[in-house]
Amino acid sequence: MSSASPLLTSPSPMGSFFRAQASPADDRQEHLLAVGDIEAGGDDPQNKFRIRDLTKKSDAGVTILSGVNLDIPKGVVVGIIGPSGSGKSTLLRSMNRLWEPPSGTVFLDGRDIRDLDVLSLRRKVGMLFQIPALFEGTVADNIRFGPQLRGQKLPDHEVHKLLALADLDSSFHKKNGELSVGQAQRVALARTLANEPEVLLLDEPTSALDPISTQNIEDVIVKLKKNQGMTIVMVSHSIKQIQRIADVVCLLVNGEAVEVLKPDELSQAKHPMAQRFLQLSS
Ligand SMILES: Nc1ncnc2c1ncn2[C@@H]1O[C@H](COP(=O)(O)OP(=O)(O)OP(=O)(O)O)[C@@H](O)[C@H]1O
Repeated sequence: MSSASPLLTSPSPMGSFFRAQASPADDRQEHLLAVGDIEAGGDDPQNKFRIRDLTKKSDAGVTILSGVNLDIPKGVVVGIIGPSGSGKSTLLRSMNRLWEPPSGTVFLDGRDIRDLDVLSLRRKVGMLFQIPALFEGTVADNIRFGPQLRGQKLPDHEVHKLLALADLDSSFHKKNGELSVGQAQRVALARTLANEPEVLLLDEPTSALDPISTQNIEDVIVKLKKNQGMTIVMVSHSIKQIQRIADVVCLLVNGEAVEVLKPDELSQAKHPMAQRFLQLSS
């Protein structure tokens, strides 16, 4: 299958395989999507991540992830949506080894992430959670944390640059307790960015925030996408947010990646549970 194949919905004999295909860098909105077989996904060097047959059941035998196959090219923003308990966080956590899947493989830049040093992996693949957890000390201390672990002192001007990106210019000396949850989340994001990640995994980063703080975080994500071409995978319960930020949307249902669509084509979802979820969400 050519890499420019249109969206197909028939699963391959080896299970559903989804590929979020990058557009030319100057026009990311015009990306194409394709669904095909695993061989067609191949070893495309454009793929930042290749996820193959990720499967997990709970101790009680309940399916958490069921043969998830997903390709994520460099510079693409993938939104992950789906009902509660469909495995979104588990999928995200399996991409930086916060969770080790018993079956299946995640490749980063062509390498099985189990073969990578876990600290370097998590430096490359930064993650942000629903609730920001800052360390004691000042905002600047938090932002310097990652580089400090590697024996480097991030100079003041670099800290200021990250604070400016997160719209926190005047917060350099502020202490953890002096910040709102929204500001704390932006500090957490700036702290992650201080590690110069190549990928950001965002697990419902705005679900605990008010609408203004939510928009602030979304603005930073949009800047990272536009200015740095960062690869971003974001779990969200907000369709509106996903439509604003993502290039492609992956729908998870009962641990299965059932559809990958453009954000403005969600109404074309064919899987019955995906349709129902989208109807109730909009
Ligand atoms: N370590 C674990 N052991 C057993 N079950 C687990 C474990 N981790 C997650 N689960 C179960 O796996 C399912 C998927 O969880 P997950 O948090 O990935 O879903 P989710 O789609 O992110 O949900 P939500 O939208 O509510 O955050 C849930 O039923 C959860 O209870």
